[in-house]
Amino acid sequence: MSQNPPRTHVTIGNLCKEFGGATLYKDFNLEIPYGKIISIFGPNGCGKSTLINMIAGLMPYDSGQVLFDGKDLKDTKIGYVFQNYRDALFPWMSSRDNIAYPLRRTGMSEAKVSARVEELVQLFEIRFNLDLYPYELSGGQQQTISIMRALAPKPEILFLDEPFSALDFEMTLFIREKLQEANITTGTTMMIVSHDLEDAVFLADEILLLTRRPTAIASLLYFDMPKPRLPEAVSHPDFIQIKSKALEIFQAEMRK
Ligand SMILES: Nc1ncnc2c1ncn2[C@@H]1O[C@H](COP(=O)(O)OP(=O)(O)OP(=O)(O)O)[C@@H](O)[C@H]1O
Repeated sequence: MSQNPPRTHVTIGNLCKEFGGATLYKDFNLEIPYGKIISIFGPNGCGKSTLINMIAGLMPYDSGQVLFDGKDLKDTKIGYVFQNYRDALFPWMSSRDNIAYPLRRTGMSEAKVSARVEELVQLFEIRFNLDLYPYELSGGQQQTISIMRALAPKPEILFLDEPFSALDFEMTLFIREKLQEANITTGTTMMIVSHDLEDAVFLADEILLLTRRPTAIASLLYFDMPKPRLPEAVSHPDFIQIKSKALEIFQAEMRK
């Protein structure tokens, strides 16, 4: 029996962006399916961050269109996790208040705010004290708080810009696992920029490989290894094969 094709969540049409007269994107088109994790990988400075920033509305584009299930960004609930969690968290608020912040902004009752924070505490298996301020936590714990804050309002799509880049290996494994669980349990679509091919492949249902500027799609690889993937998945032949394929495409692009 043939499976239905996945429903499209984000439709990016003819996106154009220049910086100071130099073209970064020209008529860039992409469809992102519902509930999947898309990893974005490509040469330095090819515009990975710019792409998610334009989709997330943090940076204007010159022309084109981005629609979320046919809706504009203003009618879409999104979450964003910044690379630099130190600057992203509010230093004057406890970790708990950081997570609760986007909920309180909507006027949600304190009882509901507490219940939602507790749900996230369970999902992320938090064992440290959330009454501590961000600066009292380790880098990995701070990044965990920033991901919990982004997920608190139940966004339909979550953007993450190099979420692992400042983390040690142990924390990278932890955050990978938690993002994977959050994706499985909530069905939140995720777009993750990564400069580490293993991180990019581990979580991905699709790996978007970009060219050098002007930036286009070098390849879109589908990776259907069953989830949840355990840390050992990186040694599985299917994993090694897709990683090698991505590397091959990346290297061919670098030689151009
Ligand atoms: N606000 C800006 N003004 C001018 N140029 C910019 C601006 N933001 C990004 N650029 C340029 O656009 C290009 C793409 O930048 P971007 O940060 O999106 O790339 P990236 O692929 O995420 O980079 P990296 O791999 O280094 O993280 C770079 O050449 C960068 O210098």
